[in-house]
Amino acid sequence: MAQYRRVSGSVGLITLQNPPVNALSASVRQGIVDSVKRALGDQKVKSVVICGQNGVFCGGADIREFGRQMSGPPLVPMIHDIEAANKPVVAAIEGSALGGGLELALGCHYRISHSKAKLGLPEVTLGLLPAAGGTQRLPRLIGVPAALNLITTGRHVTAAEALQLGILDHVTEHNTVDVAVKFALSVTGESLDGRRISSFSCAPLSDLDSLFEEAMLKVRGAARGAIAPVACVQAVRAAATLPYAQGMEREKELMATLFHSGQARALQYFFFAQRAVGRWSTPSGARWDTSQPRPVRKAAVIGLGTMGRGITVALAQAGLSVVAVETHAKQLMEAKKAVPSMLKRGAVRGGTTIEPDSITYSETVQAVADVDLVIEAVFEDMALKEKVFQQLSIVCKPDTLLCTNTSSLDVDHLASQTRHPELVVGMHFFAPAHVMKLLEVVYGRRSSPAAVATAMQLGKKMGKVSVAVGNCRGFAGNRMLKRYLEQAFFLLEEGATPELVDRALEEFGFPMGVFRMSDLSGLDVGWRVRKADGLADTSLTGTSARVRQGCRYSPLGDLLCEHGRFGQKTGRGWYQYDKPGGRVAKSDPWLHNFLDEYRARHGLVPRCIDQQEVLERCLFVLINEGFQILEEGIAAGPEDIDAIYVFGYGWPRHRGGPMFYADMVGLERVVERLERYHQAHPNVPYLQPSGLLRRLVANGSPPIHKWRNVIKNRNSQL
Ligand SMILES: CCC/C=C/C(=O)SCCNC(=O)CCNC(=O)[C@H](O)C(C)(C)COP(=O)([O-])OP(=O)([O-])OC[C@H]1O[C@@H](n2cnc3c(N)ncnc32)[C@H](O)[C@@H]1OP(=O)([O-])[O-]
Repeated sequence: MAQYRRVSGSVGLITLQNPPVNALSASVRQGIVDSVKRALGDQKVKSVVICGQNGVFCGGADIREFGRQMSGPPLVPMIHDIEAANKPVVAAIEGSALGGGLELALGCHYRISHSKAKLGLPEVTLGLLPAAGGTQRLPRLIGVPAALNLITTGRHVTAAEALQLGILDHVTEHNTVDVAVKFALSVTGESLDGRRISSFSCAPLSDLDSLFEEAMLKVRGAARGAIAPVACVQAVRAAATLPYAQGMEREKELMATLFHSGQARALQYFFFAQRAVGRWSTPSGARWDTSQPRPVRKAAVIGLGTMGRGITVALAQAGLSVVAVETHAKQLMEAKKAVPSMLKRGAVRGGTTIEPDSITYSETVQAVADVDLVIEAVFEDMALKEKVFQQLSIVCKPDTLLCTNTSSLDVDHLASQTRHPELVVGMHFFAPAHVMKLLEVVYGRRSSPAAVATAMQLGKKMGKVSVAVGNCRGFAGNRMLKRYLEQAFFLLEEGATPELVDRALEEFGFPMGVFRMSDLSGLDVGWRVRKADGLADTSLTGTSARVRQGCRYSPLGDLLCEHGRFGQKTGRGWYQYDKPGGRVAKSDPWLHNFLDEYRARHGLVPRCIDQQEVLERCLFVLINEGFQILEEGIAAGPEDIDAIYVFGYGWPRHRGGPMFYADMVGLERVVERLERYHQAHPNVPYLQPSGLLRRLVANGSPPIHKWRNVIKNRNSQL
């Protein structure tokens, strides 16, 4: 709703009231319409101020109302009536003015903001466009290039930038509503002719066509297959080329194509999923709202390889003082040079300053005696990690939290090496650790609720999306990835090429296909793990070369590594590069010959494989593992898995994440395809649909937000 009162004798003050962000729900819109009518009809009122309660102007349209039957007054005429008013209307912006909230402000004649407010049109991130006149008013106010940037990226700008761009008329450090009321009194009776943005023309530009062509290329490259950014460019083009009324018609048309699209559903689901992962829980009953995190002021990182350096930077950027430990002198020296320059680059990007002396370096573990939390990031080797944990357990204060950055090893086993296993958790970062948003927080059997809560909170402080997951080989993300990679290898054996597989996945929306990605991260990483697990044995011949522990196995990755083909770093992998460290992947005839010979040697007759099979084999098997993970309670809900995949593995956000994608495709179809592939490949047991997936289908395939009930019911019967 909206509260209306008269203040300072002649100012009608309208306060939006819909906690927590004053979203424009039907009742808020009705409240605004009624209040505006009252203010304009009251002769004592000479000007109007619109603000939001609790220090937030407005977070935009109420996303929860999307997809439901719309009720209440629509936004467009509401904003039109405000702009058409014959009394000055001033927006008093505090906190956020986003989406419909900023569009409402653009309908006002003046905009005054607190210096700490954030403004933006983030509709594109929800699969929509600013269809309450935002695409038509913003370019008229700040020019086409700046509006294109804001509308197609959805980025939030500070009040200072908004002032510079011309979105705001004034920025204040004081009480914004008081300042706006005073301002409203000062403009009483002034002409509003030059204040109605819809009457402006866009500033003329010399080469409009190339500007829009470039913008289109940029958005298509940034989010492969996403339709909203394309529609945003088209809508801004309408603003630049058509009169306002026709531009509004175009905005409406474009919005109609987006509003009920699968992409909009996926992105809106993901908006809430991101927030749901913060409300974590573990099977032992620890929860986000009952577990108290411990304060962490000083942290340590053990091991300054690529991951350790990134983690050091992330901790320092979060304002912690950091002890960075590396026992190899050469590696330590390199890290001492690399970390400050990474910090400097980060500071330039983020517009912040970080004191380089917040990091101290040491060659001995003894230096961590007084820290609150340690993150171990040594080489992925259990014996080495065991030793580090034993040492830490002796050196550190008894209440220091001991975390491991292992990407797949057993957190419970590491905890058992310490005197306080309840203070051990996994903090699985993704490379580069100071850039990638995802953090898997892995709780062990004995991890205390406070330990989990502390790691989750620290992740948030570092700007990460922290997802709590249980302890198993590969945790959630890498465990699912393993299935995806294996299927990609099998497809090569059966007749596909890396190019075909990658093309299918990139057209689906991944920034890189599986083989390109594997070349980038290095084929030797997985090889080392497979060797440690006793899997990578290329001396085996005949049928046993392609079977391990009774299941199908592809030695293709191992064979490539034996040829010294580790990917980009060696200039050869699944593709060839112009030099070691080269970035541009080119098709490699050697690889194709190698695949032909390999198939001939194993009597494999290549067949034609289409894109659909690539997607189904690679993605459905990954999804199936996701269901297995949910069933085992390793992840608490589908949102956790989806956040992991979008933030850590490049799953296209406009497809919502793997579990949402399964819901979109239809669970019955996923089961049917998996069964079919399992029949064709009976020696791949994980192609069999998981128990949970089958049960969901047996329960009538409920929508994704109801899956937790099915999981809960099952667990309560155990
Ligand atoms: C014709 C159409 C044209 C217009 C289209 C639009 O405007 S599209 C909209 C364009 N606008 C946007 O895209 C802005 C989206 N919002 C944001 O970016 C941020 O919420 C924020 C910056 C406003 C506040 O950040 P923060 O870290 O302080 O807080 P937080 O993020 O944790 O949220 C707190 C709670 O509020 C909830 N909630 C939030 N917004 C909405 C909403 N619009 N609706 C409903 N709910 C909303 C949120 O789910 C959470 O609920 P929970 O989990 O507690 O049950």
